[in-house]
Amino acid sequence: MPSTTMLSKPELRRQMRNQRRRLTQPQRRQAAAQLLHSLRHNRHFQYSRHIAVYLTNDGEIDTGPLIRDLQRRGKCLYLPVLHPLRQGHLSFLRWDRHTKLVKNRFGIREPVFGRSRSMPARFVQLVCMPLVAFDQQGNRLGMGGGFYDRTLAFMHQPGQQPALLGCAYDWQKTTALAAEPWDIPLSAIATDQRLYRFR
Ligand SMILES: Nc1nc2c(c(=O)[nH]1)N(C=O)[C@@H](CNc1ccc(C(=O)N[C@@H](CCC(=O)O)C(=O)O)cc1)CN2
Ligand SMILES: Nc1ncnc2c1ncn2[C@@H]1O[C@H](COP(=O)(O)OP(=O)(O)OP(=O)(O)O)[C@@H](O)[C@H]1O
Repeated sequence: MPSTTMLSKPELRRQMRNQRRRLTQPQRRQAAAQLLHSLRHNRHFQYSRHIAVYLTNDGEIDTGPLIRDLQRRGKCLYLPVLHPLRQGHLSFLRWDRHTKLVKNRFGIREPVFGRSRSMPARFVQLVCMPLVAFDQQGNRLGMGGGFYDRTLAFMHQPGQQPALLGCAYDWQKTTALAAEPWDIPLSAIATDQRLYRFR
């Protein structure tokens, strides 16, 4: 990994995304198994019943083993859907083996939007979040759409809140990311190497 100190966010994003896409299949498989291992004993992972996950895109760490483990444990799973009316927001839709998935405008598979299967984010207990880079304080750099930040903006106020868990390759850790006022800090980040906890 080239030094990422002092890069602008767009440049850091570009480098990390390129690096992610260059990994081989065996590297991806091993990291995905290790990601699950890092999480197994986490209490949020074990005890949360309503969990939002995401389907891997653009070289992101593979969430397949993690999802299969949650399915075996009988958890209620949700997937992010680009909100059809609230631009830049996500909606979390119930996902089970009967759910039909379609590709969104980024080519990511998502359930068809339907209000009856949508779960308000504050009632999800654990949100597993994709990220492009992170730092030791739990700041997250995403794809740049601001989707998760907008959707989770209610967390700036007190009230019922989900735990936020970033998932990443350990090498996506970078020196301090300047936190933006709209950024929502993560509770923890699981990587192929370890679990980082914040606060
Ligand atoms: N797996 C996964 N699902 C996710 C996200 C994610 O980061 N990963 N999102 C997290 O927010 C949301 C989708 N956000 C995304 C934002 C930008 C791009 C993207 O590829 N942008 C292109 C430009 C594409 C275009 O404008 O047509 C690019 O930057 O190259 C993808 C997803 C919801 N679902
Ligand atoms: N709560 C919010 N309300 C309004 N605009 C927001 C909010 N959060 C983020 N944005 C806007 O979204 C844009 C992208 O934000 P940022 O670069 O932090 O995205 P990101 O976290 O990398 O993306 P993503 O969450 O989609 O993976 C910013 O220009 C910001 O103004």
